Amino acid sequence: MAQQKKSIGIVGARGHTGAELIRLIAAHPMLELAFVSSRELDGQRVGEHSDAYAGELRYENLDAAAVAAKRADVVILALPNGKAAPYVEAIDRATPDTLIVDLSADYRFDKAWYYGLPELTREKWRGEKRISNPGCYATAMELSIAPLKDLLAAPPVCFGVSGYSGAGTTPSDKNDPEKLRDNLMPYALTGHTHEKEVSFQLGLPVEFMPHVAPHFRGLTVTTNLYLARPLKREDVLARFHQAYDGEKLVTVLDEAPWVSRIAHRHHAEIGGFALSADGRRVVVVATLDNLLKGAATQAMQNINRVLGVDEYTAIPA
Ligand SMILES: NC(=O)C1=CN([C@@H]2O[C@H](COP(=O)(O)OP(=O)(O)OC[C@H]3O[C@@H](n4cnc5c(N)ncnc54)[C@H](OP(=O)(O)O)[C@@H]3O)[C@@H](O)[C@H]2O)C=CC1
Ligand SMILES: CC(=O)N[C@@H](CCC(=O)OP(=O)(O)O)C(=O)O
Repeated sequence: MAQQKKSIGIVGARGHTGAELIRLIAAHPMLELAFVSSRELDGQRVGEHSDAYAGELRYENLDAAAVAAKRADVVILALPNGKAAPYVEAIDRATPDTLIVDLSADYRFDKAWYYGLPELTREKWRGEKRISNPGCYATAMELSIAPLKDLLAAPPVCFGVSGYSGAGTTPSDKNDPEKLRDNLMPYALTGHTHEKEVSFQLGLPVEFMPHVAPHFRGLTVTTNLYLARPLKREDVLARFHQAYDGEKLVTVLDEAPWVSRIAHRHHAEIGGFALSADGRRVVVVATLDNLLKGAATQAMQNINRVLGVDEYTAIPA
């Protein structure tokens, strides 16, 4: 007998990550989209905004109590930072067994929540149904640093460049195509949330300098790693191959990856591996689509895990 589908709702479904989640869920054999919330699109048909969705569902303006009253099996929170708590509290009260995946930074420092970067934390999942999805840059930084973590002589220094979809849909300089034209916009050069997130998750200080560029989607993080002892390039490559060769969504390349090649793709690419002449400094380049492996695809990996189905279900190759 076919298994019954699980109901899933998205809070903050109008946004960039919400749109990607609708697309992934529409193709998922075990998930049925039960509700999508948006204040701005209230009453409009989802099918008018997503070519991937064919049903009759409409966006609704739902507060926390209304979301909890839907009693969905899975709720994804795709809200701006700082907005998740009322939804979590209402679901905790009404249906504590509901799986919540939060895309914001709100629970990434909360040890009661599972931090879902599967390639690095898969073994740490203890059946939690409260999952914080990592930040987009943070995913690229952690994947770049983890294989050499035990050999570091100094804090990793990460130079990040994101497409402007990373800045969401609330208008700002960082998502204004006019201000970004022919431009590279530095911001939060010390103390970015993802600097704190990676430092917290890897247990070592990390330095991060983000920028936004005129392209829409995809990010690059170039990481400088000082090593406690000299390595040869083949030693570095061997560590990355060992870490990720079994992973469908992380590809290790010889060359440094290009962001133009990762847009709309679900995996991350890591390459470059340039060594200084003394073998004590290595530069690693990572790219990923901030809306996919940096957000929606990673959320789907986490949901699949909790559903007990193959982690890559409904994630295109
Ligand atoms: N963009 C990216 O690359 C990534 C984003 N994230 C995180 O995912 C989350 C969503 O990001 P993104 O999709 O880019 O954001 P968007 O700005 O594109 O969308 C935000 C969504 O939240 C809704 N919303 C905004 N303010 C409120 C509010 N006060 N109360 C209720 N709903 C609200 C909006 O809909 P409406 O106004 O119609 O209600 C919209 O659906 C953020 O926390 C972001 O940091 C994580 C990784 C990558
Ligand atoms: C270009 C741009 O502005 N990017 C966002 C990163 C988006 C993201 O993943 O951030 P959260 O940690 O808030 O989920 C930023 O730097 O805040």
